[in-house]
Amino acid sequence: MEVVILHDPAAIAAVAADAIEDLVRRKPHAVLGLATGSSPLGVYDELARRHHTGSLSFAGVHGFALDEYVGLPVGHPESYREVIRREFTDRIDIHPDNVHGPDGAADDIPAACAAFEETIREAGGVDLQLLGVGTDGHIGFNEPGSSLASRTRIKSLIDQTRKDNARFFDSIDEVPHHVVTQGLGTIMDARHVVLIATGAQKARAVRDFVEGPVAAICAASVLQMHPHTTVLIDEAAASGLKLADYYRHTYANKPDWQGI
Ligand SMILES: N[C@@H]1[C@@H](O)[C@H](O)[C@@H](COP(=O)(O)O)O[C@@H]1O
Repeated sequence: MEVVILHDPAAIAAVAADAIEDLVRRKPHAVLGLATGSSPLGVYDELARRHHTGSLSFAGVHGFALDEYVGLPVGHPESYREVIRREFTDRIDIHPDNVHGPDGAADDIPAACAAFEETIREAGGVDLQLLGVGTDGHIGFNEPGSSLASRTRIKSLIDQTRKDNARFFDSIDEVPHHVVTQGLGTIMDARHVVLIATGAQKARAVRDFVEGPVAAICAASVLQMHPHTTVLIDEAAASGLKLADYYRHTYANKPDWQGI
């Protein structure tokens, strides 16, 4: 796991966008794992900017969302399908048929989750998975206690996550209790994981998943077992890390050719 501490969200967005641009130029049919929440928004803005100002094309790219609420009507503005469309895919030239997400409105949720996993496999697997992290250490919607080997499935949200996400709804009562999410095993299959966390409210989760034990109580800690994970954080999110100076030194002295 590589930890990169940067001064501001713009620098984080630029580093993540560089990794995605490099991937898409090398592999025009790359498969991107897309996250919602506020953490990846700067990356989407930067990629949309590079698309409009340069020659960066996503025409051959596939995108897979991490998760979705269960019970929101199709087209609800806060359904993750709509959020991904609005914040990212409508702003670039990716083909709408190439954007996929777990189906939270399916009659048969287990069958829809299995079909979603199959679609990822058919596309060749995720090359680069963008992630945020919840204040309780969840990734996707894998709440504490999620099996470290889990696949896409239905989950119940913890109260804290519903409170954290209530800002996107008129009231907390409108935040669904159930979601479908890629499992931790699904996320671990991605070839490169890039997790973004900023702000003091993420410091405890970052400390726990980067330097704490690998344990289901902090789902993101499973990334310690991933061969290529990059954690992009600002100073506030890094404030609980014991080895912050070591991470700074390592990043400052990386060979130029290495990238993240
Ligand atoms: N399911 C999403 C996660 O994928 C996201 O990482 C988390 C943190 O969101 P934010 O980046 O807004 O802090 O929120 C939601 O729970």
